[in-house]
Amino acid sequence: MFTRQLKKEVEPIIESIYNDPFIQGIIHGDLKKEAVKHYLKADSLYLNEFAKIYSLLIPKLNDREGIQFLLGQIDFVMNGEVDAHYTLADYAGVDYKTVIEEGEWYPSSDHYIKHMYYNAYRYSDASFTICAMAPCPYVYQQLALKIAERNDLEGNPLKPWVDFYCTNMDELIGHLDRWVDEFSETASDEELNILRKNFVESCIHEKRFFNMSYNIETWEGY
Ligand SMILES: Cc1ncc(CN)c(N)n1
Repeated sequence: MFTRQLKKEVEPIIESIYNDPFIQGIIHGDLKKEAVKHYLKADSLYLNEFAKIYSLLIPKLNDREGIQFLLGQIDFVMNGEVDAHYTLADYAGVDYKTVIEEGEWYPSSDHYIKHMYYNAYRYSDASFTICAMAPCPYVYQQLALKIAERNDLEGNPLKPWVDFYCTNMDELIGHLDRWVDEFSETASDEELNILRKNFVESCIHEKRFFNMSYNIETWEGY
């Protein structure tokens, strides 16, 4: 399976994100609150765009079931994933709605968002965009499962964040994989390479997004 190969290839990237200070802060329950606030400001906007990019995929699909699925995912991104954000806002001791008002597309999130949009407008087949989007649920699920394996989260205020991404991603990832694997069966080598590059690059964007949050990256801080 093509997506299985992709996932194998990005294992070292996920391992390195796991060792970065943002995820280590989650594991130890001592992530600095400024980093959490910066993450929330960036991520609330990232998720809005993610939902809009799903909507760009709808005209690329022909099956009713796929369209229904995307509509459900738009709802999940807009109304479900916010639970994970509330966990972080509570931890940081801030009011979620107030903190996100100051959000911006900081340099690393800006780059990531535009990577997804580029693929949505450049290619008619949804698989190219899906490969750029799939690391969003996949990387978080893998990180959360790896954190949960440690079995040392009792009493950690960020445990609900980890639980959220352990449990809510399977169906989505299965759907995205099926679309890409089906397309990959008839794709040219050149197309396969673009799919692969999109997936790998988005995993790197995930790493940069966490580091952007941890380092409070802004456009002023060039
Ligand atoms: C940047 C980013 N990547 C992934 C996720 C998890 N859906 C997220 N909330 N934000």
